[in-house]
Amino acid sequence: MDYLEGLNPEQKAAVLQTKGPVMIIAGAGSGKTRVITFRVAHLIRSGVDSFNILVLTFTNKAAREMRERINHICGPEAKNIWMGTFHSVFAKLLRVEANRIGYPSNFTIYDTDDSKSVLRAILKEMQLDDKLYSVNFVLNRISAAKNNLVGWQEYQNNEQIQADDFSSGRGMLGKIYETYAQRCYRAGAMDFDDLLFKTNELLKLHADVLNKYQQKFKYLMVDEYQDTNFSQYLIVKRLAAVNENICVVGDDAQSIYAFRGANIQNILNFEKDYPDLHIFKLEQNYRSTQNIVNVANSIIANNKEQLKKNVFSEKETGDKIKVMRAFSDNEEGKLVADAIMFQRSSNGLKWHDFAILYRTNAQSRSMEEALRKNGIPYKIYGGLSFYQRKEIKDLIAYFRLTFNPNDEEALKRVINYPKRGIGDTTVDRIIVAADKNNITPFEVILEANRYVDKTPASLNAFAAMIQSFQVITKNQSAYEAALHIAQHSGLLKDLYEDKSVEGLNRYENIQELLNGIKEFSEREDIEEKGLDIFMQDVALLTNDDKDKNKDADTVSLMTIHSSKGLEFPQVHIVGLEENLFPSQMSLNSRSDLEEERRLFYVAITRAEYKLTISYATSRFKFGTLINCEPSRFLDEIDAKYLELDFTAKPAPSAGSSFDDERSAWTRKNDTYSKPKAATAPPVKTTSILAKAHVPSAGFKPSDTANLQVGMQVEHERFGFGKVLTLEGSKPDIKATIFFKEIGQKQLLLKFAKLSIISGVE
Ligand SMILES: Nc1ncnc2c1ncn2[C@@H]1O[C@H](COP(=O)(O)OP(=O)(O)OP(=O)(O)O)[C@@H](O)[C@H]1O
Ligand SMILES: [Mg+2]
Repeated sequence: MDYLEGLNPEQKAAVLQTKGPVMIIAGAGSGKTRVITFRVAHLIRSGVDSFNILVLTFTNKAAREMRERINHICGPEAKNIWMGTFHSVFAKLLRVEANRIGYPSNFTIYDTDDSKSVLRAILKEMQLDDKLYSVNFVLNRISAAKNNLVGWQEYQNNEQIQADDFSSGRGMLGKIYETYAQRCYRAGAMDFDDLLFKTNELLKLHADVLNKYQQKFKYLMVDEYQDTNFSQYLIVKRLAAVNENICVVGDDAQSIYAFRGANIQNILNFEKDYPDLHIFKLEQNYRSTQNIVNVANSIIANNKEQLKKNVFSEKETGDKIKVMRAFSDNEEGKLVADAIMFQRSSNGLKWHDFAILYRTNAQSRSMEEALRKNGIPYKIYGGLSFYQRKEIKDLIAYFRLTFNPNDEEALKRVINYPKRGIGDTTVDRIIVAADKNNITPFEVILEANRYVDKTPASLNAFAAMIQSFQVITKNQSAYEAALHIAQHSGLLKDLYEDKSVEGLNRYENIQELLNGIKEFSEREDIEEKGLDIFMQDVALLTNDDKDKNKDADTVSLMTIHSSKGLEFPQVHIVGLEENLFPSQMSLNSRSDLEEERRLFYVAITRAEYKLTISYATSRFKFGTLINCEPSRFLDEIDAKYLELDFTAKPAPSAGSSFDDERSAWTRKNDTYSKPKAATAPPVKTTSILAKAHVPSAGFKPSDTANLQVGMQVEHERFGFGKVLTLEGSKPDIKATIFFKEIGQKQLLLKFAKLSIISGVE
C-alpha cells in the first residue's frame, strides 16, 4: 500500500477504518480533505466498486481536484464515483427520481433571481407592503423553513411560527410560501433549497427509492461537515442508515455558514446517532508556518464556543504577520499590488501563488483597480458567475423553455426578447388566463386564440418557434441545436447589432457559451452529450466551473467564504476594520461575532508561508467617505507575531493621521462615538464586549502615551493587568502586560483598547 505513504499514522488509521461511522474534527490544514481523498482511493484499491461511493464536497472545484488525485492513484475508475456538492449530487439523483414526487425529470432549477422574480409577482398580486415583506426577507424565511424541513402546510399549522409572524405583522408569510411553492411546482421548477428539501421528501415517502440508494451508496464521505444544515444532515443520515459506512470530516472552528442555516449541532448529533463511532484526531498542520498557525490559534482562543484542539506546525517559524495601514481603500489596493509585485520578483514566485481575501464582494473593486493599473493578471472566484450574465441567462432561458415549456420564469424572460410585439398587457392576460383555467402559461399560448383576447399573431409564431426548437434538439447535436436556437430566436442578431463595447462583450460571451457547448458535445469521456444533459444543472454552475484555463497564472481574488478548503503560498487579508470585519451586522450578538472570528480564522489558515493583513483608515461606502477604525481582531493577535508596516503616508487630502483619529474617539458608556465627525456614522462596537468584561466607572479614553512599566491598566476585553515591559518606539510600542484573568500577553499599543488605572506602584 505504498500509495498511503504520504499520510501520518493518525491519518492512515482514519483511511484504513473503512467500516462503520468515522468522525474527524480537526483544525485547519491538518489533512482532513487529504484523508477523504486517500480513503476513496484506498476503497477502490481494496476492491470496492467505485459506483458504490458517494463523496459530498463543499465546492465543485474541490470535487474536481479530488477526482484528479484519485484518478492518479486508481485510474479511470474514478469517473464513476458520485462526487460533488450536495446540490449537484442530489440534483442528479432527482433527475432520475423526480417523477416519484410529481416533477418532470427535465425540471428546471430556479436560481436566486428566478425565485425573487416569482416572489415579486406574488407580493404584487397580494398587494403587500414591500417594506414589511421585502423580497429578500421573504425568500430567506422560506429558505430557512425548507432547510429545517418545514413545508408550507406545516408552516401554516405550526402555532409558534404563526404567532411569531403575526406578532411581527407578517401574518401572510404562510400564504406567500404556499403560493410560491405552487408556482414553482406548476412551472416544473425547483429552487436551490428544494434540491435538498425534495430529496428528503423523496427518501422519506418512498421506501423503495431510499432502499435503492442505501444499497448503491455503500460508502459515504462528507467534507466540511461543520457547514451542513439540518436538511443535509438528514439526507446523509437516511442514506447511511443501513451500512453505516459513513465518514465525516470538519472543523467546528471553521463553521461560517450559520447565517444560511448550518448547524454545529450536526457534529454533536453525530456522536449521538452513532454511539460506536470511531473518532480520529489530527493535530499537525502541514499547510502553514508556525507563526501563521500560532496566530490562528490565538485568535480562535477568544471564542467561548469551541471544541478544544491542539494544532501545531513543524514547518519553519516563518515570517511575522505583516500589518499594512492605508489611508483609503484605493491606497490599500495600491499597497497590496505593490507588495505582490515585490514578493513575486524578489522570491521568483508566480502570480498564482497569491490570493487576496476580503469580507464582502464590494471590496474587490479597489483591489481590481490597483491590479489592473499595474498590469497584474487576476481572477475573481465565486463572483458573478458567467452563467448569471444577462445575455447568457437569456439564451439559456430559450434552452430551458425548449426542454420545459412550463418554466414560467424562462418564458417571461424571453417572450418579448428580442422584441416581437408581445407587450406586458398581453403577458398579464396570459398569466391571468393560466391562473383562471389552472393550466400553465405555455398551454395558454398554445391555444392563444381561445384564451386571450386580441391575440397578436406574434404569440402564435412564438409558440411555433419553441416547438420547432424542440424538434431540433431531438435531432441534432447539442452544439448545432444551441447555435440554431441562438440564431432563430433572434438573440444573436440583436447582440450583433449593438456595436457598443458592452454589446460586443455580450456577443463574445454568447460565442464563448456556444464554444463551451461545442467542446461538451465532442467529449469522449461521457455517453450522453445532448443539450438537455449540458443544461441539466446550469443553474448550479459557478464562475470557477467554466474555467477552461484553470492553470492560468493569475492572482486569486475571493471572499473569505469562498476560500474555504483552499491554500495559497501568500495571502492578503484586506479591510480589517470595525464594521467591515467584523461586519456591522455581526455586532448584535456574541454568536454572530464568534462566527466572524471563525471567518478570520479561516482566512488566516489559507496562508502557507506569508500572511499580510491590511486596513484603511477611510473608505467609500455608499458614495460617502467614512472614517474607519482598525478591527478588534488586530488587537486580539499577540503582538509578538506582528510586524507593522506603516510606511504609507497619507495623501495631502486624505485626512487626519491614525494617531489623531485614534485619540479623537471618546468612550461613552459602552459605545464609541466620534465627536465632530462629519462623515462617520456612530459606530457601535463594544456592546458584546461589554458583556464579557464590564469596565469600571471612570474609564478614561486611551491615554497610553504616558504608559510606564509598573502601571495598572484596564483592557476592554482582558480586564485588569500590570505593565511588565515596554519595547520599541512610537508608533510601534509593544507592551507586555500581565492580566489577572488570562496571564501574560503582548499588545501593540496602536491597537490595544487600554486605559491607565493607576500610576506606578
Ligand atoms: N501527512 C502529510 N504529509 C504531507 N503533506 C500533508 C500531509 N497531510 C496533509 N498534507 C498537506 O497539507 C495541506 C492541508 O491538507 P488538507 O487540505 O487536506 O487539510 P484540511 O484539514 O482539509 O484543511 P482545511 O481545514 O483548510 O480544509 C495540503 O497541502 C496537504 O497536501
Ligand atoms: Mg479541507
